Amino acid sequence: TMSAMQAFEKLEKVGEGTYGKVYRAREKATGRIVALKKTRLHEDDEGVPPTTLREVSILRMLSRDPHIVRLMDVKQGQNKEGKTVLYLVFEYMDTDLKKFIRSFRQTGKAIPVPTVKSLMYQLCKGVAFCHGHGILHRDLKPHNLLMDRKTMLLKIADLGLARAYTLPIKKYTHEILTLWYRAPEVLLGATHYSTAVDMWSVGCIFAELVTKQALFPGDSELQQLLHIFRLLGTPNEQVWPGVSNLVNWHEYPQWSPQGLSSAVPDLDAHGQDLLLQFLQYDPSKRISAKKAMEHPYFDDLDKE
Ligand SMILES: NS(=O)(=O)c1cc(-c2nc3ccccc3s2)cs1
Repeated sequence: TMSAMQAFEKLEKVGEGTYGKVYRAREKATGRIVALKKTRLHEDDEGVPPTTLREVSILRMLSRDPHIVRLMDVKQGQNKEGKTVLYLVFEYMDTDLKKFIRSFRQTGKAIPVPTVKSLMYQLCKGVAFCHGHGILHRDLKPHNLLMDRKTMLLKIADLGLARAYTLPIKKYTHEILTLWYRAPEVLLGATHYSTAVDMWSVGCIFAELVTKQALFPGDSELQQLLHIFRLLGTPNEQVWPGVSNLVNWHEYPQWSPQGLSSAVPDLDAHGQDLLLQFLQYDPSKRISAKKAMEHPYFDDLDKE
């Protein structure tokens, strides 16, 4: 097949390559602007492993949802060293939520309440769709929530790649994997985590949309846990049965819950309640994406 790169004109790397190799590109045949994600395959000798094909087809199916970035095409090609590469051709979105929040932080303006509400509803809808198909994202954060600035449409990107690729793909070499949105059960070493890990991240993103600051900006796994414990109180067997059996559990300083209004002051009562449900320690008590969409916080959402 014609090498994928001849069909596309690479314009520039997007997001300073923190998404892996993603380029804004123009498809020569149609003039269409796309996001081209280049992924090297490890098992070069026998071509594309069937597991990857199966899981890329999951990705293709999931991206039919309006809140998942659309996968338009998958092309196999060769890179300069003759290695087999997979090109995933996605629809192009002009920004991401990390840049969107930064732009408001720089102007000192709050993100309007209806905008926060609309973005959160779209996020819950996209996450509910993935979870409904048994796919976890595992790494939800503002950086991989893409947006169309004009339409205020939000779409989830870099979806469950751990599922789409047999091996956890080597993240972009120098990328510092942010821990800020990581659920406590993952930080404490739980192995069989659930859809609840994504709902924790959704809660952290919700708080960040309201305050324009990261809720738990830890710079190590221990610091990440201590940030969480200082606000929500040190977890114990009463609030989270089983927590003290988790492999990374140690004796921690005993903090009591500070109440969310101390960290997220400008959020109304419904919002505070929903946020608290996203940030339940016990994964089995954490609200699901589907239930979140039915929360009274969204009653006055302009569902246009
Ligand atoms: N960060 S940014 O420059 O605003 C920007 C990022 C993107 C991306 N589009 C996609 C599509 C699919 C997977 C990852 C990405 S990252 C398009 S614009």
